[in-house]
Amino acid sequence: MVIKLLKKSSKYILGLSGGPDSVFLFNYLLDNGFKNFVVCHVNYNFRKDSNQDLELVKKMCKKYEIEYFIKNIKQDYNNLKENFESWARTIRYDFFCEQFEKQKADAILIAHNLNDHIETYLMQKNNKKKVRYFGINSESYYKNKKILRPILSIKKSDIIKDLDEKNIGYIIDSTNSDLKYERNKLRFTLRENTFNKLIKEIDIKNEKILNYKLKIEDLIYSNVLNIDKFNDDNEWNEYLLFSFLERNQFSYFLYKTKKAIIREFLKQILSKKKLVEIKKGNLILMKDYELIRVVNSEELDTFEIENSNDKFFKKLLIENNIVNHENIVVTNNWKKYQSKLLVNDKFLSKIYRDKKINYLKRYKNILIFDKTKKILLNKINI
Ligand SMILES: Nc1ncnc2c1ncn2[C@@H]1O[C@H](COP(=O)(O)OP(=O)(O)OP(=O)(O)O)[C@@H](O)[C@H]1O
Repeated sequence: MVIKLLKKSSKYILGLSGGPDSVFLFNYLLDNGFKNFVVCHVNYNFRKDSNQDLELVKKMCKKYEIEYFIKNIKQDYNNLKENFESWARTIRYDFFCEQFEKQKADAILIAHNLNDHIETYLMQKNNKKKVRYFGINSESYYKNKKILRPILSIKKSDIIKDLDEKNIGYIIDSTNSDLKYERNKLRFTLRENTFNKLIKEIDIKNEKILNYKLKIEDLIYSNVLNIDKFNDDNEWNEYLLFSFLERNQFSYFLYKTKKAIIREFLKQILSKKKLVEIKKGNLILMKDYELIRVVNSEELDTFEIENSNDKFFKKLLIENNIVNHENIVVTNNWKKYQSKLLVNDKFLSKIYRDKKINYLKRYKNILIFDKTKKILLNKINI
């Protein structure tokens, strides 16, 4: 696995924490003739014993003449607003990226193992959130920099066994046994003899996502999606709608909410209704006959002006040769007036319906009429 992902001609940044996984990877690299790497270590000073980790990292690097860089964090942890784990991750990855630039490296190496992969998958399953990849990917990007995880297929027990057999020292993180973290709770109940079954499950799911991804590239264009792209496969429908929304400013909202919200959207969109408007913040997911689109709620704001001195109002009347300003209403509120207003002796609603005028167009149409006669006085887009 290590050999497959890595190239002898490439330069790497290795995140070495001093824990068994990254110590294993460090030795694995050297044993397999990969010497073109530098080590990065972040000393968070979070635990009382964190200097031990730092000393081990220094000792290992000095022994094998590997260049190392340390980031020493001085932070008052009582005042930390975010969750420590995700804060620490950002600090760590940004530091790796900084060295990546300085060293003109090709990739960052992270020592996630098979247990981490499985744990991540099980957590994703528990959280029921829509994901782009199940488990951990052996190759990913952070701020456009390549991250490789060379020992992702190796079990924790094999790592420990190898280190113990070779008498290689490592540090056990004392916060890892802290059951307050969801991952640590899960880790406690994880059984390695279930891994093969779970790996197969993960692979099938990821393959499915990959197929969907390839299909989706051709389907999603601009900010409109045709309803005929949905089919009987619920999973596909959810994936398609999720991807579409993700590309149309909904990301923030989607990552925050549970998968069920996508199901709820789908139910409405795939219903018989010709018009669906779902408002989230300042965005509206709109089903407009056979098109799905995302619009800014401002675009669908309605207005109604009557007998006004307003410049816009006056201009419109002049443009439409309307001399008498009395009782004149200017509005885009088609929902309110379509079945009251007459256009060439037919109700506007009938014209809209017969011509299947899309709803966005209806919002854009400005209606000018005499309040008493209810006859449309201007030409509209139909
Ligand atoms: N303090 C550190 N200094 C350098 N590298 C580190 C440090 N902590 C973690 N790493 C790197 O990240 C790997 C994963 O660490 P760990 O499992 O603690 O993090 P995680 O929160 O599960 O995942 P992530 O790396 O995405 O944050 C380690 O094996 C090591 O390569």
